[in-house]
Amino acid sequence: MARVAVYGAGSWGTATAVVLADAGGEVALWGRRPELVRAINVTRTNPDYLPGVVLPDGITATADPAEAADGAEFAFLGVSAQQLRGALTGWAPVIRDDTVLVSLMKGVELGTDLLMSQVIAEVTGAGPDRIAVVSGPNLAKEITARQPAASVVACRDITVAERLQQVLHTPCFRPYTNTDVIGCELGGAVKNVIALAVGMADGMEFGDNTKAALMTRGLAETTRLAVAMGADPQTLAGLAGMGDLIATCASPLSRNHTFGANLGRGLSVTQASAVMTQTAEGVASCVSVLDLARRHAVEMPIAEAVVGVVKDGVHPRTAVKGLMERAAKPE
Ligand SMILES: NC(=O)c1ccc[n+]([C@@H]2O[C@H](COP(=O)([O-])OP(=O)(O)OC[C@H]3O[C@@H](n4cnc5c(N)ncnc54)[C@H](O)[C@@H]3O)[C@@H](O)[C@H]2O)c1
Ligand SMILES: O=P(O)(O)OC[C@H](O)CO
Repeated sequence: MARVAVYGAGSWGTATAVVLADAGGEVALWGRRPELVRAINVTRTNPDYLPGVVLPDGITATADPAEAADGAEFAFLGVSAQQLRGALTGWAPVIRDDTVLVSLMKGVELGTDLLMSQVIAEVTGAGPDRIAVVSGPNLAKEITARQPAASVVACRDITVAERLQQVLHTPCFRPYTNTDVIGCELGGAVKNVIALAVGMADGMEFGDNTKAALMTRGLAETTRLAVAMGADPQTLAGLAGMGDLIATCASPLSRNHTFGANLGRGLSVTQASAVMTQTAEGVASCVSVLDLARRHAVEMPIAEAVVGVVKDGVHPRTAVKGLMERAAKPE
């Protein structure tokens, strides 16, 4: 039986703990608020993030990072991307140096433009064989309802990816291995930005043609960036790329899609942020994604339009007009 730690008792940390416990793991779920940790252990639910979902017996919550780390083969990291560096700096001293660190996050760090695997490497000094990523079309509510889903587990060391696949594999959750960590991470981070754009289109009551165009051209620009950063384009055609793009852009459960839809309906960024209780990673990460694009001389017009709306106050309709007026070109 695998002994694993999950750091972050938010929506996705908790849902991942459920998958791990369903797969037979003994799971220590670290939460930063002692009152939520107590509530999880007493009620066997996470009332703040996944109300109504009964947590399997294999999960024990703790507010003590050392208790969570004790004997853990894998440490899953599930906070928001912009909080990872600070949080991991606190946990790193208690995490053993043979524990594999697994990013659950889909974002790019502001200021440094680092992917989460790169932040993990910088903070802990871990090598690529100790850093892995889980990414794919995995909306937490559907996962905890045990609806069939697939995902990607990536590590540069394929034996580590295969072990990770084992500890996450259940009758409802089917992980595929990959060694393209950067491709998987970029697929996850950039689809959040594209989902903001698709959400805006929904909010402005555009139809499926518009959304299909944004998703398809969004995947094209994601792939351009990923390839420029050394990823395999096939990764972006898979679950961590196209798969996650479809789920996030199509689902009303997506926080990024919801945030975009509120902007499209006319809410300001401040108003849209005020109604969110969970993380919509694309709102911060769009800036870092665009930075990466510029650094790698890659054109990402949709990401640029999203940054215009989210950071520079451009009206979503003006952003659409700008995209449509771009010079004609071959596909
Ligand atoms: N929810 C999903 O369906 C889903 C699925 C796949 C991936 N993800 C990714 O997982 C990551 C986490 O998302 P989420 O849905 O769990 O978000 P969330 O908002 O539900 O939870 C975030 C968690 O991080 C904790 N946190 C925030 N700041 C912290 C800090 N400074 N120190 C310690 N803990 C801190 C919060 O207390 C909370 O428990 C994101 O990158 C997201 O893109 C989410
Ligand atoms: O709710 P979102 O927009 O953060 O998306 C959740 C997951 O990343 C979908 O795979």
